[in-house]
Amino acid sequence: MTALDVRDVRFSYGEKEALKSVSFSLEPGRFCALLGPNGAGKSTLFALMTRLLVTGEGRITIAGHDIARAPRAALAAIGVVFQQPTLDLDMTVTRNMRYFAALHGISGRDAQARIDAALDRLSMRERADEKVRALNGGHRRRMEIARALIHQPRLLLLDEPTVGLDTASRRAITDHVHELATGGLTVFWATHLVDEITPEDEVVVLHRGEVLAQDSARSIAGGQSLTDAFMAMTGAEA
Ligand SMILES: Nc1ncnc2c1ncn2[C@@H]1O[C@H](COP(=O)(O)OP(=O)(O)OP(=O)(O)O)[C@@H](O)[C@H]1O
Repeated sequence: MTALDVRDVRFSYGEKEALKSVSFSLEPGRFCALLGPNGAGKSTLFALMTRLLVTGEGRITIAGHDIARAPRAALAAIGVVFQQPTLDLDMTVTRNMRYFAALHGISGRDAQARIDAALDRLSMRERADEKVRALNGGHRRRMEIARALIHQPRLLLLDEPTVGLDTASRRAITDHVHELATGGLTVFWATHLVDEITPEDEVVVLHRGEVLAQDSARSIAGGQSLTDAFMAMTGAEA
């Protein structure tokens, strides 16, 4: 079963056509980058996949569930890290995560076991009792990623999660998230930064609301650097 299938999806903001018949699909257990310059339509696509926006044109299926027909099952299968942080700064890491677990109907020992496991996956366990306000930007982001894993989603969506971070934090998060894409978890990472992508990664190139390519980064690069290939395709600076 595909982790994500997007078929002929269109979306307009009034006169502005943001997505023009977008189609692609992702296999389970893969890391895939959604690569596109500013304004390509990445956030619009994420909003449709999380039902912040709806469209009557096209179909989005997550782990076999059509998001229009079975929204509850589809949304239960995704974990999301939005561009803007959504943490309570005055709560500890654990309390933030417990609150989120409760929203998914997970409590007690089960919640604690899942929180510990998710923090371990992001190397954040030793921060569990600190207030979020005391964490640096990179650790806050790692915590948000850990939080998005508590309910064991099949698809993890991250919308430009390294915006505003320094180089070392960016690298740490990029490495961690690449390691998450194993077994049943597919990672879909929106970015306009080519250096966050490794040659083995799958890449969907989005430009002005259209998918220009879907392949491994190595194949898309085609013997040149991915930056050069991306710039040649989109005219954008990477
Ligand atoms: N609320 C809105 N009203 C009108 N146009 C919008 C709105 N939101 C986005 N757009 C337009 O839709 C297009 C796609 O925007 P979107 O934010 O999805 O792109 P993006 O790839 O996420 O860009 P960025 O990297 O800058 O976030 C752009 O042309 C943008 O100007």
